[in-house]
Amino acid sequence: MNNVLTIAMPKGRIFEEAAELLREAGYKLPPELDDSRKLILDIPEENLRFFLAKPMDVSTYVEHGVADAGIAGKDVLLEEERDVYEVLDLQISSCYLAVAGLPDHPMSDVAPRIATKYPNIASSYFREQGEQVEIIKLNGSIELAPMIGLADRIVDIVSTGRTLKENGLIEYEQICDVTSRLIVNPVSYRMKDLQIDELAERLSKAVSSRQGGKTVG
Ligand SMILES: Nc1ncnc2c1ncn2[C@@H]1O[C@H](COP(=O)(O)OP(=O)(O)OP(=O)(O)O)[C@@H](O)[C@H]1O
Ligand SMILES: O=P(O)(O)OC[C@H]1O[C@H](OP(=O)(O)OP(=O)(O)O)[C@H](O)[C@@H]1O
Repeated sequence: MNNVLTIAMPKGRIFEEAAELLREAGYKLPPELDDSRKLILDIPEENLRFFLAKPMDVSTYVEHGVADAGIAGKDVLLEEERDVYEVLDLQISSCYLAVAGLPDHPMSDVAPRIATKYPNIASSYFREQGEQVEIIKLNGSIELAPMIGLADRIVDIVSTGRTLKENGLIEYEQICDVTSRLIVNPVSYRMKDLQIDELAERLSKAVSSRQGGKTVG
């Protein structure tokens, strides 16, 4: 395949929403794509190659230039601070980052413990609040930490609020909104400008038509 554009796609919840958006943008993605176990998927008719990656790793592939573009949550971009261009807010996988914990549980005075998948975001958030905290990095089921006495607070994603509610936790502060973004490798942006512009433009039209025609950027 000549001039193939490689796109790192996150496996899991973003994948479905991203594939739907690409289809709305007119890309003919075969139905097999949705439940394939393959990690590299070629779509020769569209000159596209997809890498199926862990959501946290997408920006790594794009920064290293093995993928020209990728789709990543704003949470991952804030946490990883990779050298990539963020070119479009796709308005999918919408959620927010928040500080949560047990109700009526004040933070310890001395180095309160914060459990999170996002150690960099959590550290800078509490630093900006002027609080010295101890960060405990976990990889999932973050809500367990305050329930079993591992942490005073968590910094985690909230979407419907169901996980917090069903585990008896409350939200203390909201940190920032999160949606998925189209990201691009800076060198690819120069070398494959026409293809990348076309991808961004088609996706942007699909996003704005979902919003009743409003322009998005
Ligand atoms: N509950 C949610 N609702 C909506 N979007 C979410 C939710 N949780 C996470 N996201 C967004 O989706 C992205 C991927 O989340 P996902 O849970 O699929 O990844 P992960 O936890 O890294 O993967 P895995 O569960 O395979 O370890 C996150 O980076 C975030 O942007
Ligand atoms: O507000 P809600 O709609 O309940 O969604 C929030 C939950 O979703 C994510 O977890 P995920 O399902 O990815 O599981 P894990 O991070 O614990 O693996 C996030 O870490 C929260 O636990």
